Amino acid sequence: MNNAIIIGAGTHGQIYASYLAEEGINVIGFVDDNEHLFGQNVIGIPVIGKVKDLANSNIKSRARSIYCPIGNNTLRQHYLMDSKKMGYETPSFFHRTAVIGPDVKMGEANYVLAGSIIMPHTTIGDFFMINMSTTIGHHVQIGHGVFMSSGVNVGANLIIEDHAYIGIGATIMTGLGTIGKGSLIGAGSVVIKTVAPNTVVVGNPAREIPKK
Ligand SMILES: CC(=O)SCCNC(=O)CCNC(=O)[C@H](O)C(C)(C)COP(=O)(O)OP(=O)(O)OC[C@H]1O[C@@H](n2cnc3c(N)ncnc32)[C@H](O)[C@@H]1OP(=O)(O)O
Repeated sequence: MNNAIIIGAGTHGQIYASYLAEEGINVIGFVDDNEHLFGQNVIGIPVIGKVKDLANSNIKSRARSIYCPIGNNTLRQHYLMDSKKMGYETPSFFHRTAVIGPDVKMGEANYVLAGSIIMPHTTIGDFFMINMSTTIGHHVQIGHGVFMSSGVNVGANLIIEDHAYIGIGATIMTGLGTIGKGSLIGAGSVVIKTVAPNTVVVGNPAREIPKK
């Protein structure tokens, strides 16, 4: 049985359903806390309950694996850790066109989409998620629960701490130091120096703006 459930029936969940189907993984349903979706079909796949319903034996008996491709880093990590405690597997997904270099060390439940490239001697924690055509240089240390959107360019020799969120098309300069825990890099930004934890930076060169 290679049956899976996806947490989140939004657009990310929908694209993962398509990619998983392409690899022969049978997505039997979504779970989603939006109660308006319950009982509906999304791209032909039923929404079979809320996230807490994953604990129900009638759902557990039907699927072995959980995928949670949602952009909210802390929630993605929380849902995947809970799913694992319930006895589900939480596999990684690497699109067949992703290029993961030799000597890259990766943790669990990592998602890497089409055309993304990770160079050797980079290490990545658990619950990492990157969209298409993102490149990550060598000797980068990436923590847990980090999200990178599409077209991000990460240089080499730097640290990205847990739960950082890097917006579409951002560039992170080689050797700049640290992208702090929980920080947010705005779309298209060019980051040339260390970013403090829990801050938001935007623009070229990236500057801090107030966090909402
Ligand atoms: C395919 C996918 O993966 S989709 C998911 C990817 N998502 C993204 O890449 C989105 C990333 N989010 C952003 O870039 C957002 O603009 C944020 C989070 C950085 C800021 O959003 P908000 O907090 O709502 O800020 P707001 O829109 O009010 O802008 C505040 C100021 O920052 C500026 N600003 C906001 N974002 C950017 C940006 N990316 N680059 C340059 N300036 C920006 C605004 O122009 C504004 O400037 P002003 O005060 O001089 O007028």
